[in-house]
Amino acid sequence: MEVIRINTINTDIIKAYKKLDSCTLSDAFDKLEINQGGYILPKQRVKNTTICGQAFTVRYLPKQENESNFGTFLDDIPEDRVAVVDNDGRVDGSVWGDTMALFAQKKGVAGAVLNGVYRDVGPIDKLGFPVFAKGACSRSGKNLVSVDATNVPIQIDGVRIDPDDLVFGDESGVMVIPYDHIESVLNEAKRLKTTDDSFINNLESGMSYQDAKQNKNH
Ligand SMILES: O=C([O-])CC(=O)C(=O)O
Ligand SMILES: [Mg+2]
Repeated sequence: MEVIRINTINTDIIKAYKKLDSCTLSDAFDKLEINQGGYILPKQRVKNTTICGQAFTVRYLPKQENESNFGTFLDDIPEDRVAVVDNDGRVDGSVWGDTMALFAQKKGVAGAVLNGVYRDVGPIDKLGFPVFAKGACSRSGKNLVSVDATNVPIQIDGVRIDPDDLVFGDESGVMVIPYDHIESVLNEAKRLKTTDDSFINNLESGMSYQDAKQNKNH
């Protein structure tokens, strides 16, 4: 049986993550050789929006007769959490739309990451609510799927996501940082960002790529 941990991440740590980017976080994973968590495939759908917050996980399954709990998990998500919704990668029906985005935004939810697709693309662009998804689809999933569980470990693109993991998304991709690695990834990513910044400064000052690379001491 799964033991569900809900550990809260300190807000200073989340603030420090917000100064980073998904590529640097991915480099930290490479450097630390972390096998848990990592990169998942949903992509930024609303320009100039990023996500950084703890996961609130949702698992959909094909709908059973008489079940009708589509989207009702929204009443339970605490503010600042990221709705991480596993619909098994289905692209034939949406699991997020404008009314969900409106409600989540009013509640202070940090964004949605979908192993599936969403709809109401124009209205959600207007809201500016961060949605990361595998694509868009006009047909609603409301008659196709129902919620099987919330706040349980889920799997997206081979990556396990526990409810207290940190989810970070920007225009390059989405990273899942396991709770147990939150501090080590942050420290390594900060270090890598400093060396990358000086690499860039050296390139801007005219150094050859090879010399700048050697200087960066990765
Ligand atoms: O049916 C859906 O996928 C969700 C939807 O349209 C909405 O939230 O407005
Ligand atoms: Mg709608």
